Amino acid sequence: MALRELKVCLLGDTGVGKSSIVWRFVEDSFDPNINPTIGASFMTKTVQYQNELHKFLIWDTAGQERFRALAPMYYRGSAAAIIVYHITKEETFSTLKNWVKELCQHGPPNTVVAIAGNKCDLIDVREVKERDAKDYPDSIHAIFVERSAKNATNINELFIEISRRIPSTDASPPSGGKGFKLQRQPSEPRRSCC
Ligand SMILES: Nc1nc2c(ncn2[C@@H]2O[C@H](COP(=O)(O)OP(=O)(O)OP(=O)(O)O)[C@@H](O)[C@H]2O)c(=O)[nH]1
Repeated sequence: MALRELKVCLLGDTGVGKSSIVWRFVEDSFDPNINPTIGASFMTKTVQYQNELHKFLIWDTAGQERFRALAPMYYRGSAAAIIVYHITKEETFSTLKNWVKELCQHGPPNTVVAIAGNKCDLIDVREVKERDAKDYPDSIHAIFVERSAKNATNINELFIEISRRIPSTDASPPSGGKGFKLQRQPSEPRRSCC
């Protein structure tokens, strides 16, 4: 079975739950006292998608402002960017639009963009309505669903959808899977925000 390595980065304000999403996906665990990320952290997980193995190389960036300038190192070369906001904090939704603009201007072409409205277990104190939030990702053809790292809601599904949006390779690599070309499927735009 062919193995593909897919670099994925997570972007978004501090405290929105980027690391928690990664931990839920990779380790199926949740830590209510998780520490803020310093610089960035890296984890991998391999999953089967159709007749391929997808090895996600996940760069979880730090949301604190003092690390902001490091982000390009992680989104460059990414097949997908997961931009996270937190449904109980309106300002984190505004910040994500800035990330999308930056990716459009400086990110790699054809990056799959996924917008994750995290902490959907906190609906009683939500500030961002799901229906209002949905218009924006729809307008840029981004993946969008609300999720909860705490309750494991829609976390695996996020990565399955990323796998689905990344076109299959025209030629399978012999093994190890590095350095082969991604082909664009014209029928399904991967990003159209620019
Ligand atoms: N209720 C709830 N809390 C969550 C959820 N996801 C994360 N948290 C909590 O939110 C806080 C911040 O989570 P992190 O995963 O560290 O957030 P981050 O975006 O990685 O933060 P930085 O590393 O500073 O960029 C922690 O206390 C988590 O336990 C969720 O889905 N629901």
